[in-house]
Amino acid sequence: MNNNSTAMAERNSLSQDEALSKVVKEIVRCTNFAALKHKDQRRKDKQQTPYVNHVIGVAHILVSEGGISDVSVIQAALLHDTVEDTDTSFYELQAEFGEDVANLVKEMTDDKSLPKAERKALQISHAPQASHRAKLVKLADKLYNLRDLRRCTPESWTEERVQEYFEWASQVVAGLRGTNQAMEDALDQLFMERGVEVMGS
Ligand SMILES: Nc1nc2c(ncn2[C@@H]2O[C@H](COP(=O)(O)OP(=O)(O)O)[C@@H](OP(=O)(O)OP(=O)(O)O)[C@H]2O)c(=O)[nH]1
Ligand SMILES: [Mn+2]
Repeated sequence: MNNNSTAMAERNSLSQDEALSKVVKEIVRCTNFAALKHKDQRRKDKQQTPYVNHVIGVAHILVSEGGISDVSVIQAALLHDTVEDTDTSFYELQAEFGEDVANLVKEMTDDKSLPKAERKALQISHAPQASHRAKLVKLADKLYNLRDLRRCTPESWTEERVQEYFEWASQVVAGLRGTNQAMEDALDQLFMERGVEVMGS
């Protein structure tokens, strides 16, 4: 390598380091934002697990099982329940994390003012229209929640309600297929274990 190309390689590797450290900072800032927003919220299990474990777990499924490294998708996973379940607005997400991330979270957000049955039906009918990147987060969200149901039954849920959730999730997942083989295979395994019909494959 001559002097010129050495200098260029040094410049490139420096800027790669800088780019990487920017990503690390963004992910940590985003995790901290989610932790603060969900700080008073607990899961419905007996141990009252902090709710933020769920959103970090969804992001972890995306990177470790889904093989996803799209930073906005990971941020959307970390933030996916902030608007639905806390006082966070889309404007706030847009200002903090940009339009791309805010739009992905929008695709993940149920309208809590609608009756529950309607909300659940809309998840099934809207799933096929979601963007590819929102489908990734939706698959990871369902995978986390179904594994959590296998781990333990939320307080106040009957076995019948758990079974109904699996059956409804199978219908939502039918509309998300063709997105990520590893996550879809893991979901199908859970449906089969439960004796729930694997739909749309
Ligand atoms: N399995 C499980 N789920 C829990 C627990 N604690 C809270 N949840 C949340 O409950 C939601 C599923 O419960 P439902 O009764 O069907 O829905 P609802 O809370 O929106 O009315 C999920 O919301 P979501 O993430 O917005 O997903 P979605 O299922 O509504 O798409 C899930 O994250 C728990 O201990 N176990
Ligand atoms: Mn969720």
